[in-house]
Amino acid sequence: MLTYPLSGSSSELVLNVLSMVLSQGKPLDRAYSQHFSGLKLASDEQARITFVVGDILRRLNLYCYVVDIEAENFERVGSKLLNGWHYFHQLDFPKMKYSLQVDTKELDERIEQAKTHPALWDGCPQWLDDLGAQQLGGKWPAERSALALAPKRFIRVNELKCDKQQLIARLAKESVTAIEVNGVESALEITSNSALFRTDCFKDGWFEQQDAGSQLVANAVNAKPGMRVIDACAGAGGKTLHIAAQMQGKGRLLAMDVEQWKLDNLKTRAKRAAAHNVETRIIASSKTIKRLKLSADRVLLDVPCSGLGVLKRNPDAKWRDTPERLPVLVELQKTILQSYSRMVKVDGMLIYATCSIMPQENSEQVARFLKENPHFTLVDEEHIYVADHGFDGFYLARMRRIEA
Ligand SMILES: C[S@@+](CC[C@H](N)C(=O)[O-])C[C@H]1O[C@@H](n2cnc3c(N)ncnc32)[C@H](O)[C@@H]1O
Repeated sequence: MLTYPLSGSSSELVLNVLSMVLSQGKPLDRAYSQHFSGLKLASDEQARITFVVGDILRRLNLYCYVVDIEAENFERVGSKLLNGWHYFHQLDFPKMKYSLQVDTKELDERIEQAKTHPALWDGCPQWLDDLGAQQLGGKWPAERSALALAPKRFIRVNELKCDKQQLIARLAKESVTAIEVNGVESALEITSNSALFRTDCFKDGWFEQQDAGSQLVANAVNAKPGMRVIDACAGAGGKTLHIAAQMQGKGRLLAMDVEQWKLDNLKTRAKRAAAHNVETRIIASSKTIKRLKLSADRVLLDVPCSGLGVLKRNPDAKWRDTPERLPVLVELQKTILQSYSRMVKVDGMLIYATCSIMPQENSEQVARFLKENPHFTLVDEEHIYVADHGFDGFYLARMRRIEA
């Protein structure tokens, strides 16, 4: 949280980043890289800017309601929103060059009105509130509130390079403070505002930035040195690199995806992390999968999903997504599960994971698969709820192939 208002130049940056997201429909990470690259901001100031942008996007409809504007008009009225945000958080107004003023009496009235609408207060669009209530029932309000909070910063220690105590000590020398995380052995929580990617520890591959909930996925894979493991939706390799560390560089780890640029990115990260047993392979057609039939001790399917468990980290998605996307994703997940499960060998494990909290993508998907595929049996499943852990929301299920 901020204890004093943004400077004029930081306010400008916040408005520019938000404008790129809200008026031009660009993803938040792209807006950050465009506006931050080459700026050499002090890490504290960068943290303050990202906090304000993140918080505004997490509760955009609330702040728009309070200052009585439409997000579509952000380009013209963004300064009013930023003034309103400061007032809402009991901060003085920032000193911007050009700025639309707010009527504080009106703001007080609208804040009181907003308090009577819990979904608005939690920054939740109507379609998402309807979906969450329908899918999660009584569990939804707590999840909805938890998704409106700022995410904590977690890293994963790369055990191919160092151990946790060595990492904590080296980070401290670079003015980064980190504490251990209850229940997730490989994770550290960063409690300072430091710019992690500028540290030598990062450049030397001693850690990866990865949410603690996400680290539980590779833990469920529980790969051992010498195994044959396939990460079939590997993307840029967040989970692959974690699995490589579990395998201590021994055995075969095949990272696959349908996007070559992600696999290229993965290769760069694997090199930095000294994850030498990772091989990448593009999925060009169903033949790529067929050739690997009954070949793997472990197959991880970290499938494309709605990402509704990671909205605190990707708050811009709330305002870009539509409910129509979900059934399309559910169908794709079903196809991937059915087809890619063929790669698991007898007695091997299939691990299905999403960064969603919605049963439709999770336990319902797995239940249907098991019904149609009695040669697999459920070992266990885990629901990582945002409100329970403070981590991102994930789901994972472990299934064993009992016959060919
Ligand atoms: C949730 S993301 C994976 C994130 C990644 N495992 C990580 O930890 O960083 C899902 C991935 O599935 C990929 N994907 C989409 N359709 C696919 C398909 N039919 N087969 C395999 N991967 C697919 C996407 O390109 C995306 O990288």
